[in-house]
Amino acid sequence: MKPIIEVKNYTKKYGDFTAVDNVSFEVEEGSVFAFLGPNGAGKSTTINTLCTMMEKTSGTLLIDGKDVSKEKDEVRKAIGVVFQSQTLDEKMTISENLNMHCVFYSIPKKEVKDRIHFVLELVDLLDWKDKNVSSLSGGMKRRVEIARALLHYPKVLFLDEPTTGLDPQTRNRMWEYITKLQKEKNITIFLTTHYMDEAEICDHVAIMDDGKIMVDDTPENLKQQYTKDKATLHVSSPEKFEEALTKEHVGYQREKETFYVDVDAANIQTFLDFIQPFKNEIQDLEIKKGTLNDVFLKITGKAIREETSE
Ligand SMILES: Nc1ncnc2c1ncn2[C@@H]1O[C@H](COP(=O)(O)OP(=O)(O)OP(=O)(O)O)[C@@H](O)[C@H]1O
Repeated sequence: MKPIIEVKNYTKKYGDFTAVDNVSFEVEEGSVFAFLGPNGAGKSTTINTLCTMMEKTSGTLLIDGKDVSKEKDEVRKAIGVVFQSQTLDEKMTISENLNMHCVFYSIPKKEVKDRIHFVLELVDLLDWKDKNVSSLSGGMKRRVEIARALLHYPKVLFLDEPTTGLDPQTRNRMWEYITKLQKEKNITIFLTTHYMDEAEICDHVAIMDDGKIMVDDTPENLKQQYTKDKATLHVSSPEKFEEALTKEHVGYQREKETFYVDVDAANIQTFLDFIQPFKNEIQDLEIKKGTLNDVFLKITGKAIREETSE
């Protein structure tokens, strides 16, 4: 697969302070890439440099083979960007907002109508095109912003926390549009999110901390590498069970008669053999898979900020 974003030895300093420290990563064309990290990790700095809005200190950043420092116009044609803060003109209709963007991007006049039709159809807002932006819900406004970012047919779409502040149902719908763009239009999606359930469904996840990329892999591989499955058991003979755990050097935590036991997902039989002698004393058993949240916690030592929805 061809990388559409290539970052090599990228460093960004603000004066003496190194915000991004010799970072390298690639994003595959047509994939959904989640860029995660705690506050101040260096995500915005990286995105701003990729989107040609900030100069790097050193390194090479290419989008679709174009250098973000030397071929700014070409890179801008290849990318669409949706920022966290809403930038639509509330007093204008959806069509008027999109028209203005076409002028900004010098889209030929004869193509404007068709393009607006095309992008509004993608986000299911065709019937709303003559409505004032002020009359739309938060989720609809976000969809208009996505439509606007697609007007010049970019290959890569940057979405900075596209679902923050939206209720769960609207978040789900937003994801339907995001995956549709990827699957039907082969647009590469580069997004930041604070919702781990969203990162879970991305093709690739990079976690940044203190200006460095700590890990960069598929959610599945990250979970396999950095988390353990946990079994929760209620045992009627806790002392005996604890003794066996200690003897066999099995990792666990205990709260009265409840045990949280580390399970090696690749070797579940070992765990089953271990609990076999206690089968009459185990009152309850549940095995939970490790999550991306556990990975994040393990890598950064911090819980990811969860936004409350509106
Ligand atoms: N203009 C600036 N001048 C000096 N330091 C800056 C500037 N912009 C960002 N920083 C610092 O660089 C580091 C990385 O900031 P950045 O905004 O890229 O992080 P982030 O991962 O996007 O965080 P958040 O999730 O809070 O947006 C932080 O320590 C921040 O304080």
